[in-house]
Amino acid sequence: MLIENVTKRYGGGKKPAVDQLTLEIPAGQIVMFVGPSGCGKTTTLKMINRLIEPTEGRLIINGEDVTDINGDKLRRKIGYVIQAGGLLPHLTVAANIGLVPKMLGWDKARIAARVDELLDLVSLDVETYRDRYPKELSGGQQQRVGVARALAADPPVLLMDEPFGAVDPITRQRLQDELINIQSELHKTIVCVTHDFDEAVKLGDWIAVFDEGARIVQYDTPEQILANPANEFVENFIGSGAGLKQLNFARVADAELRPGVIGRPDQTPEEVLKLVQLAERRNAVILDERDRPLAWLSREQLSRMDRLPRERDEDLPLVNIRSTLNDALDSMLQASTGSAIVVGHRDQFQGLISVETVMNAIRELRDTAAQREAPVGNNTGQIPRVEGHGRDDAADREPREGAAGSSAAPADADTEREGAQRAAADRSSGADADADAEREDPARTADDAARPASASAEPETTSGTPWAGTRPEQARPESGVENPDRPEGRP
Ligand SMILES: Nc1ncnc2c1ncn2[C@@H]1O[C@H](COP(=O)(O)OP(=O)(O)OP(=O)(O)O)[C@@H](O)[C@H]1O
Repeated sequence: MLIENVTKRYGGGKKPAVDQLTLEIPAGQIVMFVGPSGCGKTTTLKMINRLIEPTEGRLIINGEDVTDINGDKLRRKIGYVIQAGGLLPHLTVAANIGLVPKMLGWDKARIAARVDELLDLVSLDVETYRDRYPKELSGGQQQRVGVARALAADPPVLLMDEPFGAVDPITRQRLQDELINIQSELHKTIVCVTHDFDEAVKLGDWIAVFDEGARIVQYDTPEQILANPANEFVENFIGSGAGLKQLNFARVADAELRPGVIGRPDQTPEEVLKLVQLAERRNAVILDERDRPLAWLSREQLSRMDRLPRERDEDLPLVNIRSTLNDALDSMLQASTGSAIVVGHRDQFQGLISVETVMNAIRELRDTAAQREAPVGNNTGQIPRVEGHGRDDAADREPREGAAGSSAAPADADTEREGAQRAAADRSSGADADADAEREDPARTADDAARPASASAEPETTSGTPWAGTRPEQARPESGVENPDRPEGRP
């Protein structure tokens, strides 16, 4: 998706809310919008599904210029999730989720099957929740239904505006984890506005840091932004503890583990002590026949023992190889060992991790972060020249202007840019005059339900024509191909 040179001026005001923004959104990835209040995040998001009409500029989705196509039609291909789900109170959970499929003319059986599938996807029991009304749900459950509804017609693009803003921190964390799981299955193109930088780090493949007028201050991976904030503004935005934040996306598997000295219960403590001394180490890990850790013994403990333990010490500082470095550090601090034992599938011993290893991993992440390539993001009104397909061309491209500062873009973004150029040529032929409209636009009604009337859709977008009947048209998902540029190590 490409937001190309888009400007929004409210009520003809002099100062634009969004100023000549050009932004590539790589397919199948999550882009997080962060920035101070009033900087234009929501305006930018709503221009993507045209709840707000841009004053200038274009929007290219999947190589197609959608700037002038019917807004109602566009919104059926773009899922929209807002705070507290934005559910319609007079409709059941099933009816809320089935809204877009119904508009698309799906038959009842197909809608019912899709509703059940989606409730399952968002971890809500089908029998319990299908016929409830929104007011009979908790905040977190409403939010889940909101996500299910946005996914109903399998749209390739999902827009989320502070989706988890209205729930408590624990539910919020759970919903974030669920979104990560869902995304690893569905590979949607997701654009998400948040106030919470930690949420951006956790969920985003890319983070766009905006300043007033939706000016891009930095557009890069969470790793890169944390390691190399573009300027003081970004530093302030990250807040204190950038290093600690990095621990939240780096995994134990990313760190170089130490092998450790291994003993077995049928050996004598003396034998194992000798191994420890030979290796010039301080401890040995005792493993059972399936390589699961039983004990972690110091030289001193080994020298005092008659025989090695056969039962597992329940206080062992264990961390899973898939845990975050933050979890690993937590285990080490709790056990005051300065190290932890890493286990993998079925609790099999993988190695040892220490505070030092964690520090090295962060350093390495910082170095590799610097080598990754970010999508285009600037306010210069420019998109890079396109001379052909694929990454080879990208490598030859001139360096871009703007704070995003990287020199090449993901390959799929090339398609969007080429589409933009093609579309520019076609532009004179006029907009897609689709007369089809709808009774209840979930994007719009969801939005209206959540905000006071004055803050909802722009006047020019509220004049939807009457519903002209159902059409067997279906929002087609994109190929769902994972982008080859997806940063390594990201979920
Ligand atoms: N309907 C409107 N009419 C006039 N000005 C508006 C309208 N909606 C937003 N604005 C202004 O446009 C600017 C950008 O607003 P927007 O809601 O996009 O910011 P935001 O970054 O999403 O803010 P927040 O984080 O507080 O939600 C603000 O200065 C806001 O006052």
